[in-house]
Amino acid sequence: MNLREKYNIPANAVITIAGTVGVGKSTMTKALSQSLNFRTSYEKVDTNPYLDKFYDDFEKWSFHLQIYFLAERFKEQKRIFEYGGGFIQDRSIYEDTGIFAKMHFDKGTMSPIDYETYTNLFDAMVMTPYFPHPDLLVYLEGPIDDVIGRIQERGREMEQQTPHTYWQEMHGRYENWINNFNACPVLRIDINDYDLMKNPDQVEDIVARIGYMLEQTSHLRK
Ligand SMILES: Nc1ncnc2c1ncn2[C@@H]1O[C@H](COP(=O)(O)OP(=O)(O)O)[C@@H](O)[C@H]1O
Ligand SMILES: Nc1ncnc2c1ncn2[C@H]1C[C@H](O)[C@@H](COP(=O)(O)O)O1
Repeated sequence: MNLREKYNIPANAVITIAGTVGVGKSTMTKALSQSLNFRTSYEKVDTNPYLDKFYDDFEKWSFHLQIYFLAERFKEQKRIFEYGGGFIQDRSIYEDTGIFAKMHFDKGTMSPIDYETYTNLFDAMVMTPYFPHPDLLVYLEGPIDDVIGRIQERGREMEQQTPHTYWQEMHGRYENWINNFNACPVLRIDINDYDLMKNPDQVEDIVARIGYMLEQTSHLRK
């Protein structure tokens, strides 16, 4: 019996992994997709035409980047729907607006007009009854120093050159955001409770928690 069956996880479940930059979403996405035999939906980083430019000049490129991410995530959403679920998604669409766009607007690196255009588009596309929400959002959290350590270790140059205050601000916003998040059920995971790099077998414990959470919230999907 595979882990998905053992823990009663529906074959068509859609699980999204959320958390700040560098916290370990992609690593978790890969581990869970392998254990559950689910497809993956990763965000585009290496082939993103705006990301380097954005880190170089937030003010000039924040709107372009948000539109790009929104379009990409929406295409992914469509792909997930067309396959009928069975996906692990690396980052939720909700973080784009709830964390990134809002933070750049609040900090003055996205203009009020651009922010309004973006949020109008986001709401029209996402905040409708036609948009399928994930069955579960797995939220990864951990101390800011660990997160910054991982960003440095991963070695994306534009992130390494970004001041630590940017990651600290984002970290604080994430805490606030998750405490108020209610678009779908949430499973919170502390990154210091698991080390999937050293102990890949620990993924079973996470799958068990996911199975339990999905069972507890199954009435929401009926
Ligand atoms: N459990 C872990 N222990 C130590 N390092 C980790 C762990 N999970 C991920 N990492 C490392 O942290 C960095 C960021 O992880 P990643 O999965 O790319 O994060 P994200 O997708 O959230 O930005 C990578 O260098 C990755 O190898
Ligand atoms: N919506 C976004 N706005 C700005 N930057 C974003 C957005 N979504 C992702 N990013 C950035 C942050 C990182 O530099 C890369 C990839 O994120 P990661 O958390 O490492 O998967 O894209």
